[in-house]
Formats: sequence, C-alpha cells, structure tokens
Amino acid sequence: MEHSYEALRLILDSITEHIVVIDEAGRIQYANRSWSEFGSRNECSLGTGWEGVNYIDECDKAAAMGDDFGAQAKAGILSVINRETPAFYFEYPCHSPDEKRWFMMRVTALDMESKAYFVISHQNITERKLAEEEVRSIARLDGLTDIPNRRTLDEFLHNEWRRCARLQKPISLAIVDLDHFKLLNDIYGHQSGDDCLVRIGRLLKGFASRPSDLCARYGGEEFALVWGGTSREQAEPLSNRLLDEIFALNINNSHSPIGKYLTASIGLAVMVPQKGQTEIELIRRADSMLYRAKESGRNRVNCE
Ligand SMILES: Nc1nc2c(ncn2[C@@H]2O[C@H](COP(=O)(O)OP(=O)(O)OP(=O)(O)O)[C@@H](O)[C@H]2O)c(=O)[nH]1
Repeated sequence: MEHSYEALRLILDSITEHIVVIDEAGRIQYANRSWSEFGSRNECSLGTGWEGVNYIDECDKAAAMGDDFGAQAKAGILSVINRETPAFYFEYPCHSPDEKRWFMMRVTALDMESKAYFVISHQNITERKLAEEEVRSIARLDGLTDIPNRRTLDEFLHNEWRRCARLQKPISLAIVDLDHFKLLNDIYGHQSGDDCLVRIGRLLKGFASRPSDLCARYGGEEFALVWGGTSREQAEPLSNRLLDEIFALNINNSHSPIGKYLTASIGLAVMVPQKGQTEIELIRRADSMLYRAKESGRNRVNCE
C-alpha cells in the first residue's frame, strides 16, 4: 500500500489539516482536499484552484490589505526557505462573519528528489483558543460579584491614565466603601453580606457604560469606578447619584448609626495627568478623600 501513489493521495485527502506544498519560490505544488475545500467554502483569497498560485504573494496581498498576520506568515515561511530555522509555528485568527476560528500554521522543509519543497499545514485550534479566552476572562473578573477584579482595574487605569495624558483630558476615580458593613455581616450573616456585595456590583455596572469607564471590586467591601475623559463637574453628580441608588436598594443594616439601610462613602479624585505623574497619585488622592468622607460622618462624597 505504501508504494501506491493513489493510496498516499487518499490518505492526505482524508486528513482534516489543510496542507499545501510550495517550492522555493513560493509556488504551490500540491494542496490536499481539506485545503482546497476550506478555500472554496470561505472564499479565501487563494480560491479553489491552486495551480499557478504563489503562496508568498498571497501573504503579501493580505499584508497590503492591513492583515498583520500576512506579513508574519511570510516572514516565517521565508525563514524556513532560507534555512534560518528548521520549522515555523504560528497561531493566527481567521474569523468568519458568524464564527470565531483560529488556526496553527506549521512550515517545515521537505527535500525530495534533490529539490527543496516546503510543507505548510493549517490546523484548526479554535476549541483550545476559546477555552483559553474563557480562562483569561474568568481571571479578569471577581469571583463573587462578576465585575472586574483589582488586577483588571490596575491595568485599565494605567492605560486610561496614559490615554488621558496624551489627550490632556481629565480622568476621575471614585473609591466606594460601604459603611458599617461589618455590622451587616455580624447581624444578618456572611451570606447576606455576600448577596449585598453582588447587588452593589450589579448596580455599579450601570455606572460604567462607556468604553472609557470601568467598575471593579477594589477589595473586600470596597469598589472603584474609573471614568476616563470625565471632569469633576460630571463625576461629582454621578458619585452622588450612585450613593442615592445604593441607599435606594433598601439593604437592611439596622444597627448602623447612620440609618436602617446600607449607605456608602465615596472618595473622588479628578486629575488631568501631568508630566512626571502616574495613576498612583490619582489612587492616593481618592484614598485620602475616602478617609475624609469616613472621618466626617460617612454617607457622602468627598472630592478635593
Ligand atoms: N460577606 C462578606 N463580607 C466581607 C467580604 N469582604 C470583606 N467583608 C467584610 O467587610 C467588613 C469590613 O469591615 P470594616 O473594614 O471594619 O469596615 P466597615 O464595617 O464597613 O466600616 P467602615 O468602612 O468604617 O464604615 C468586614 O467585616 C469583612 O469581613 C466578602 O467578600 N463577603
């Protein structure tokens, strides 16, 4: 069987990986059925017929249309052709309008009948990529409230700070700390405390609706809101509305000296980032405003 050309062709056609073989100039010399079928199903630039197609030119065309992966694929293929590396591996997205897809491209040399050829195979790795995306998104969220966690906040704040520095726009940070939450936990139990944190998280999501906004769980019963491109005139009423809405949830905290429903305190800082400053200064200011809000009676917004 191994001597039968027909048998080998059938075997290659039965493989789900898309396989093409090119020569040193990049001209396609062979394509298996999976490769041809994928091309025709997806109206890929290479189309159904492969005769006369130069694979490297196709990568160039993709790169010229702004596809960075085209340029990377070409560089990798050339590195194998020039024998700078024995193999090239490359993961790239190839999404269709209605589904996400990723492929792993492998390029290896194949010396045959004293001529050099190169095998390029594409394996569908979508399942693994989707699982990785899921893990990444779980790692970015707080397990209890399902809103971004501290790590995500730090990253977002860093990027938003830099964006606002570039545009010389104000950036606001509100640190929201629930008042006498320990009493709520002590009287109604830890589970009620958890339920309450979940409700607050849900409420906060409604205060972070723009791409330049983010709400996050900052610590135990502390939350944070970043409002990029937002001035004090906009952030202060927003913060006051947030306090009103927390109170309007009517979450019992009967032993709180402030009132029978749960309240919160907010430290608000607003800065237009200047040279030499970092977002640490914004956090420091919001923290000190929160401290003052707590010191001066809680259930209020303090803004410097
Ligand atoms: N149920 C629950 N409680 C939490 C969680 N994280 C922190 N806490 C509780 O939050 C309470 C915070 O207490 P404190 O730091 O004294 O603050 P506080 O009672 O809110 O008082 P002030 O902030 O000064 O108004 C503690 O009892 C923590 O156990 C959590 O994930 N779930």
